Amino acid sequence: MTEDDLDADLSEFADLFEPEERAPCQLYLISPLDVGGDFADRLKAALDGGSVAAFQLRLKGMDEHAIARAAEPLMRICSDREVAFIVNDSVGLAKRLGADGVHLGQADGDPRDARAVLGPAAQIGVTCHDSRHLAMEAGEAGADYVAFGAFFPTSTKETHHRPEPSILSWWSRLFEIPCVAIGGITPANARVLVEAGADFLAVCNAVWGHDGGPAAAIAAFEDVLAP
Ligand SMILES: Cc1ncc(COP(=O)(O)OP(=O)(O)O)c(N)n1
Ligand SMILES: Cc1nc(C(=O)O)sc1CCOP(=O)(O)O
Ligand SMILES: [Mg+2]
Repeated sequence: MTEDDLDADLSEFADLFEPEERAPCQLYLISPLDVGGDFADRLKAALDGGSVAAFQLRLKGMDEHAIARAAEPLMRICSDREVAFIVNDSVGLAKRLGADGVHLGQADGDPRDARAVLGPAAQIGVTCHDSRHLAMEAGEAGADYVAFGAFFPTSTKETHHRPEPSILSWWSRLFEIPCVAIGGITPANARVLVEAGADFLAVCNAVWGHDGGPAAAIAAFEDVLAP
């Protein structure tokens, strides 16, 4: 069965039900690759600049001890503000840090194994690219959110998938598990994703690379999220 056949079949099924009321779309901040220097102050400014639901520590090419050292002050900043602290890639590191959750790419392990290690309260997210099939598999495996992307061109990461915003509408009409939109999202292009049904917008460069600083970026997103 192709993804289009699956869509048609499940859409008929969805029409039988009233859509669930969903919480308003929220921001999910992704860290830059360098969290040294004044990054802790920039994180505080971002989180104090408006409402942010979650922060993901996304560091690459560092050993786990170095990531753990970098994580500790950032985790405190998040917990003081009741912002969920999510670790990218590594269940072991999420466990070691006592993080609120882990984000798993398709090569980062099975959500069932992550759940066994992190327990029932952990937030486990899964990258699903532009695939309805991967998202349903992630849901069945116990993911707490599914992430679709990259919706727009991005220089933060090399990407190979470009979903349409309609995948968010499809998902949110059929499933209660929240969906995250990621990839090149800015205040200028975010509205279509919010209107399509994204529960979270995951953003990196639009916040950390904003000319006016991270607080101004968060404020600009708030205008889109709560116009
Ligand atoms: C919220 C969110 N969605 C997708 C990703 C991408 O994860 P992954 O495919 O494992 O790629 P890397 O981020 O590890 O390069 C993400 N990190 N967060
Ligand atoms: C980390 C990541 N994952 C993506 C995916 O498509 O799965 S896109 C992406 C980069 C997100 O950063 P920015 O907001 O700067 O584009
Ligand atoms: Mg990964």
